[in-house]
Amino acid sequence: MCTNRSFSVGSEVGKLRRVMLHHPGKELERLTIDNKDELLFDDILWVEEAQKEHDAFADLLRDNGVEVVYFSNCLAHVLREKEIRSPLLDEVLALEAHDPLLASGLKSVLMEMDPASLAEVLIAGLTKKEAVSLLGSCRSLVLRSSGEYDFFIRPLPNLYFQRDPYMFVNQGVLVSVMHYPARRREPLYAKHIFQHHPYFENVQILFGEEPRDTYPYTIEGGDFHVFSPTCVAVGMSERTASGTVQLVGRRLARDAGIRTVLAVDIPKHRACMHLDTVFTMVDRDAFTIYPGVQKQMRIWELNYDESGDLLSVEESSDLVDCLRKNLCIDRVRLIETGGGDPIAAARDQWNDGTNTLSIAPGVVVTYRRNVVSNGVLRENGIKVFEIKGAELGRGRGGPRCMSMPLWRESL
Ligand SMILES: NC(=O)NCCC[C@H](N)C(=O)O
Repeated sequence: MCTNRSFSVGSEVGKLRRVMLHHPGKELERLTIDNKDELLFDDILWVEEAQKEHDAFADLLRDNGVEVVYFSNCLAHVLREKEIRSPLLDEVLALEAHDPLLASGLKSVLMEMDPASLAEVLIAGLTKKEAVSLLGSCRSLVLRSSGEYDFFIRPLPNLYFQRDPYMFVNQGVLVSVMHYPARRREPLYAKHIFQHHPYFENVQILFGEEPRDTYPYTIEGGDFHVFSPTCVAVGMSERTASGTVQLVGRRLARDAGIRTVLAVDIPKHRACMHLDTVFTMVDRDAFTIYPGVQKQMRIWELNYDESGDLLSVEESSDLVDCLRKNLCIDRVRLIETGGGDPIAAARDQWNDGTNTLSIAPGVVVTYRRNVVSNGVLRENGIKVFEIKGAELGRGRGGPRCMSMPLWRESL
């Protein structure tokens, strides 16, 4: 645990100093061919290999001066306090729709667990077989009627995609509202961490605490891009509802210094589930973009005053002009994945070739498998660090999806 509590994210490309990751664990061992679709995976992962790939990712970041904070350690820390643990367990168990006998039985045993083991259960889930070994039997109909390997607490295999359940911007954080049930518990843990962990005491929660900040007002971090301390982009995607944009925009303007929100409409299907699967910033003036969706993107510029009032909403006819104006730069370079070959572009996009994590201006981390797109980035002067993602990528997310910046140096 670090002592310096700087949290500040005012760009996509400023030198990365601190990041949140989740080291994938037992939750990945829960994936089967029958549940993988509902759990938003395309395949069954080789878990040990995925863990090695993830360790190599974390090591690369550390070697480049980035401090890595692990989500599960933060969760275990807040679970030490019974006054935090109790309401959190109530919320978790309520989402599983158990009968009161089972819910109270499970809560009693979970209240007694050590914090690290409980954090693991809350992430990896709990089968009936495991539950029975902890609590024995009781007169619960859910317990008696369920199968040995049914989940009493469902696993969260997507937690290693730390980009999505919350978003840091300037000195605040937005807690996401996830589109699919498989991920709805992730922001719940994040909220408890930001509310109660002393490490985050100076971070203001900008979204996620008010009554309306719930489903169906969805927003996921893969759709959220901090272009500057005053300008963000929000993808309107399969996962982020257009109705959430102004709800969030007002708070960002009033409480976090944002003046412009660029709302970017993208096709709504799994291949481009979030804006960052088709478009990421790689340098002060450069973005990588999947050409297959560029023509379908529509972009609106929302301007706010400091009290959160919306001053204007204008559709922009040109992506480059819009970026140039709002980032206050003379030129914008769009670097197309696939190097002009639509087949290579589509293949690389599916394997997260566009999902780059910038660790400094013009320096990115990508998956090694995206040979063509990595080459195009290098031809455009971008320094590319590659990680192996043969297993991690089967969850459909790349280096940006797997990381949440907590602190970037100002540009
Ligand atoms: N920002 C991202 O695009 N995150 C990737 C999330 C992948 C995960 N399996 C999901 O479907 O939510």
